[in-house]
Order: sequence, then structure tokens, then C-alpha cells
Amino acid sequence: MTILDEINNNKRREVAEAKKLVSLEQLKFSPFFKRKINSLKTTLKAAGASGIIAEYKTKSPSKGVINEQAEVVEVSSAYTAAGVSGISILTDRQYFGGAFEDLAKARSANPTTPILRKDFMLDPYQVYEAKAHGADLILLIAASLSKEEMLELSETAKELDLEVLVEVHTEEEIEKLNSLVDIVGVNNRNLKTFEVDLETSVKLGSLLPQDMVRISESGLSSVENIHYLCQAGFDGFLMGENFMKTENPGQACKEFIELLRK
Ligand SMILES: O=P(O)(O)OC[C@@H](O)[C@@H](O)c1c[nH]c2ccccc12
Repeated sequence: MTILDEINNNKRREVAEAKKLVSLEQLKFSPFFKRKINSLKTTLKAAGASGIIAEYKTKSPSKGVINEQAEVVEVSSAYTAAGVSGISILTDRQYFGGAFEDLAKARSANPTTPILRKDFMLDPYQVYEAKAHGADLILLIAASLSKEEMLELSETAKELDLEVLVEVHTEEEIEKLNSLVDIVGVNNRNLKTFEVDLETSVKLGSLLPQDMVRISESGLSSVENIHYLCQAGFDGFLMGENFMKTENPGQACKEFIELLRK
């Protein structure tokens, strides 16, 4: 069994429990259901966009504890002030130390920044959870879902006016895309082995539909990485650990974007 299988099995149990505690109807009472979303697709294509999507993540299966003292409102607000194009908030508690409250807090602190709910989505119920806690977009990991499941989850997202980011890591997974997908993310990290290779982005990027907004995810740590991927046609760059492993992730992000703009 791979770590991804393990995470997904745990997620199925969590979702079954959550459904017993909070019904879909109850989730719909959240005031966040009434807000209009901030489009990541739009901010990534805007003139002068940094393209940086900064992630809030305190631990991970590949690195263990990354940051013990970070505070989500402080970090996410600093990310926005630094000029990010979007923010990614981990909501998986078991493996990534995340929480729904982190998402809701980041939302309230950053009313105009696009925010991704980063989790392992397997059930339409989770799309409602994302909406109820203030997300603008959801992540669908192609390695975990069939083409049919991806379509069903994409349809639910569209019903709730959420954007859909699909993560791919292999050529075969590109076949699972559908017309409701807003953004494709190429994960440089193999979720089965944790190995990171930027060439994954370059190779799969060339196989994606030309007009598809695309981002490169994981293992990015230098301005050179970003320039390289920009030349390969990428519009966005998802960075977590590089900022979160520092004492002041917001400041690290600010300095990075300043360097990028030089
Ligand atoms: O911390 P990094 O190497 O900069 O990576 C960020 C992000 O890409 C990574 O956290 C990630 C990519 N896809 C995921 C799917 C689930 C959880 C986490 C992820």
C-alpha cells in the first residue's frame, strides 16, 4: 500500500464520520455559501502577477514537522501582502497538521485572495465542506480518482461556484481531465515515493491542451526554478516548504517575490 492509498483510506473514514456529525443541509447554512469567489485562474493571468501560490502547511508525510509555531492568520496575511497570486491551505489534520478552522481563518483575513482547500477529495460532501469554510477552489488529485469520479466532483464544484484544480503526475492521468477543469497542476513530487523532479512539469506541460492554465507544484525553492518553469509555459508556482520551514514564512515569501521581480 502506498502512502497515498493510506491517506485516502483514512480520508474515507473521516468523511463517513463527518457526515454523521454535520449534514449537507447544515453545511449550507455557512455564510461563506453566499460569497462570490476569487478566481485563481483570473489572478494568474493578470498583468504583473507574481504567479506564486504560497502554501500554509505545518507538517507533511515526506518531511515530518515543518513548522511548530506558525499561525495561520499571520502567515496568510503576510503572503497576501507579499503579492502572492493565491494561497493554499492544508485542511488534512492527520498527515499535514491542517484544519478547517485554518481555512476559515485565512478566508476571513484575506477577503480578496484566491484560496485553495488543499486536501484529498473523494466525495462530493467534501466539496460542500470546502465551500462552507470559505475556499475559492478545490484540488482533485488524478492519481486518486477515476475519470467518472473527477467529473462528478467537478460538477459539484461548479454547482457551488468553486474553481477546480486538477493535479497530475503522469501522462496517463492527463486523460482524466474534463471540460470543467479550470487549472491543471503538475506535481513534481511523486506522492508514492516523495521523489521530486522539475522535469515532470516540463514533460507533462508540453502534453497539456495549449490554452489550459497550468501551475507547477512542489519542490520549488529558487528564483531560477521559477524562471525555468515560466519559460516552459507555466502560469503559477505552488510553494510550501520553502517558506514554511523558515521562522517567518510571510517574510520569506516577501523576499522571494521581491527577488523574482528584480
Ligand atoms: O512544500 P512544497 O514542496 O513546496 O510543495 C507544496 C505542494 O505542492 C505540496 O504540498 C502538495 C502538492 N500536491 C499535494 C497534494 C496533497 C498534499 C500536499 C500536496
